[in-house]
Amino acid sequence: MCTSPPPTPPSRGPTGDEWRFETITLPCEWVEDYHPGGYHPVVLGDVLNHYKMVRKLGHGSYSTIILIPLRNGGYIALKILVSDLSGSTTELRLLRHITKVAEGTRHITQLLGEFEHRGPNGVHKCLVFEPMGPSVNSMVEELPQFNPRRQEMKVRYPPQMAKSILKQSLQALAFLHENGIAHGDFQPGNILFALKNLGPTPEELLRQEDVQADSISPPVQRLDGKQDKWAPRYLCVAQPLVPFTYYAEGFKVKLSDMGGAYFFTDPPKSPVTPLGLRAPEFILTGAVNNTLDVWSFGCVLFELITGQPLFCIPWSEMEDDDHILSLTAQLGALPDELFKHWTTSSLYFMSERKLFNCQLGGVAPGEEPLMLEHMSMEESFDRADPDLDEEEAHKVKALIRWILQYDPAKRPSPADILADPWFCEIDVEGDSKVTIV
Ligand SMILES: Nc1ncnc2c1ncn2[C@@H]1O[C@H](COP(=O)(O)OP(=O)(O)OP(=O)(O)O)[C@@H](O)[C@H]1O
Repeated sequence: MCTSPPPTPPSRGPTGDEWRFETITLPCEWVEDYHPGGYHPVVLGDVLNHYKMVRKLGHGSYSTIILIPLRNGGYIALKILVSDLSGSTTELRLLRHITKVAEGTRHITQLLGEFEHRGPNGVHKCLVFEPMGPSVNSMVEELPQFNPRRQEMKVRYPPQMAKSILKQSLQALAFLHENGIAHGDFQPGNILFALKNLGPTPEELLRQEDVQADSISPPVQRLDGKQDKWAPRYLCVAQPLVPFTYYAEGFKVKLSDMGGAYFFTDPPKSPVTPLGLRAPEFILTGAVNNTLDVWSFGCVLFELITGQPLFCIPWSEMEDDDHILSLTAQLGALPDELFKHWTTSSLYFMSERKLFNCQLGGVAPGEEPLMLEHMSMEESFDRADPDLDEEEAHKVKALIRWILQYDPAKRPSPADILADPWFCEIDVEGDSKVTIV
């Protein structure tokens, strides 16, 4: 084996023949993303800027989130950004802005501090946050009624819980919008449950190695057998603080991840909204307006009440066509003004806008067009059989219709939606402090 040190990897994701490591199959960040410009290699027990890292709470495309005990008791969550982003992040600018407004910390995960750390992959912005529990996406699986899981179970939040999550996250959106900010990535994965008081909990009960040793990967190994300077010795599977999460009556959720957020006055060219939650005008024209979060909220409303996404669009080269076909099937024909921007519509529609084919990419030579049974949003809603009586189900479907309007100018604002009787009738702690304009 050659003993010379390995060359510095490129400061971007590798191409197939540049892969350095044996594959790690655990659900962690991709090991190849440890390169200059990428993630900071974290080893549990190591100290970073006086902070001892004891447990991985989560990871995203741009960061890893680590639990840190404080010397004087209490804990913080440290978000270590990839170093590529560290110079340019608007997340920090927006968080600083929000932190100045007292109301902000009730709705958005609270930024407690920030610093920079230089590691083998460059300089990383490190954001100090209050530690939170699992996301709304994952907490549902942890509810006692679904453990142990039986096959016939519909894994979704009980309606009162879903309603409270929706109201609190809508209050967060209303707060952001009143302050001229769009979240840009509104989705259940970015709504986090608050914890019970973690302060007095001894560190041994929280350390990842002690709590779940098998959540740590086998050693990270280079294909060429050399020592790697840019990756950690092992990867950790995220261990959200499920046992410390408060989910009984009066629970709190906060909106997190301002990584895709922007000031309305300075919209990005390409928002990061997940595929199924993107508004049609954004898909077809790239237009960014103040109501994109509201569209996402309408889709999430459907999802939390029924337990199923409204638009489930798998990744494909034709994903936008897939989305628009699904959208028009569930919500009705696009207005002409929008339809004319759909450059591939002739693969599916005849000239008088009559649907003749649902096969993505068009009808292959020698094949017959494909026609599928279509269900409206209301039919999909009823088929999911949500745990609501008929009257309430009717109200929710009307609410979704009101929100998911093709004309952005007609969509209600978060404050308008909050004022709807369906949201008014549920009490979440501290309602009186919310200003609805
Ligand atoms: N304050 C926190 N306390 C506990 N866990 C957190 C906290 N902030 C984030 N997490 C966890 O880490 C995950 C990733 O965080 P976040 O979404 O902020 O990262 P990102 O790199 O910006 O991700 P994305 O790929 O979504 O843009 C979250 O889904 C959540 O589970």
